[in-house]
Amino acid sequence: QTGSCQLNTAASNHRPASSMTQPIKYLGQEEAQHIDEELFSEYGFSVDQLMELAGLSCATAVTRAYPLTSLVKASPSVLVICGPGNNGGDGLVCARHLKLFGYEPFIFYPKRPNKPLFQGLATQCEKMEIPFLSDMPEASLIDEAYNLVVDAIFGFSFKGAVREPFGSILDVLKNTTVPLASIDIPSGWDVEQGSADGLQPDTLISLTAPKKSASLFRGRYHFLGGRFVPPSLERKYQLNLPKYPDTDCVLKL
Ligand SMILES: NC(=O)C1=CN([C@@H]2O[C@H](COP(=O)(O)OP(=O)(O)OC[C@H]3O[C@@H](n4cnc5c(N)ncnc54)[C@H](O)[C@@H]3O)[C@@H](O)[C@H]2O)[C@H](O)CC1
Ligand SMILES: [K+]
Repeated sequence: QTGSCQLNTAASNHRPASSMTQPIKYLGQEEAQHIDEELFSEYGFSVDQLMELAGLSCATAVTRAYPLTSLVKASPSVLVICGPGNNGGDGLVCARHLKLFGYEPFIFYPKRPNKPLFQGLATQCEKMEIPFLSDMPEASLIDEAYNLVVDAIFGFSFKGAVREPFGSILDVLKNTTVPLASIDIPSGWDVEQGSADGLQPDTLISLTAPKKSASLFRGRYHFLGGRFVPPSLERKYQLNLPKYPDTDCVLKL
């Protein structure tokens, strides 16, 4: 008995890493929100800290999927559409880093929250000479003027039927043909169930861990970003995150 016990222990210790690797977890809406809250309450992070890392991951993912040298328009233009919550904040940070990376971002930010965090992020973009559009361009104009669109409208707190002005904005995006890169969740998708007639992004950048609806993503590039999860939190929620290479802030799934 003792012998077989020792044998088992030895065998499990020497099991190759691949057979021990569990698949990455796809989070439900509540679980994603719990992890987010825990990062701020228990772990002492501030929103702007994590938003900066999230937005940097998104801009980096854009450089991987759409390198400057691959862009077809005369200028490296990118339209970034920002929503009313933290997903929109990620979009503002992403736009600022895209500018630093040599792209020419333009921002459409129709509902700005009256909070210092978002006001600061918007000011930073203005000071970086990133133009803010006053209206949503038509689909044909977007296809003509921009190499791609970054969708930072809704993230994991989206619920129910889309309210205006975002319904009309999503309708325009459904009629564009330039690549769409969605931050965390394709906007308008149910966080867990997706949306059969919703946006079909070319790129999805899942932050912290993919959400359940990401299993329905059919685009070309799925990245994981937001390399800030403390190992104990990863273990608690059994996230089974893959290892990011070297010092990279994004990982292609
Ligand atoms: N831990 C992380 O991974 C981090 C992720 N970040 C990003 O934050 C978003 C989640 O942000 P949150 O503010 O909770 O919500 P949203 O941005 O998804 O949207 C809330 C916003 O939208 C409005 N809204 C909700 N439903 C509707 C609807 N049906 N129609 C119209 N408007 C709607 C709501 O009223 C709010 O105003 C996450 O996805 C990541 O992108 C953090 O940046 C860093 C930590
Ligand atoms: K989004």
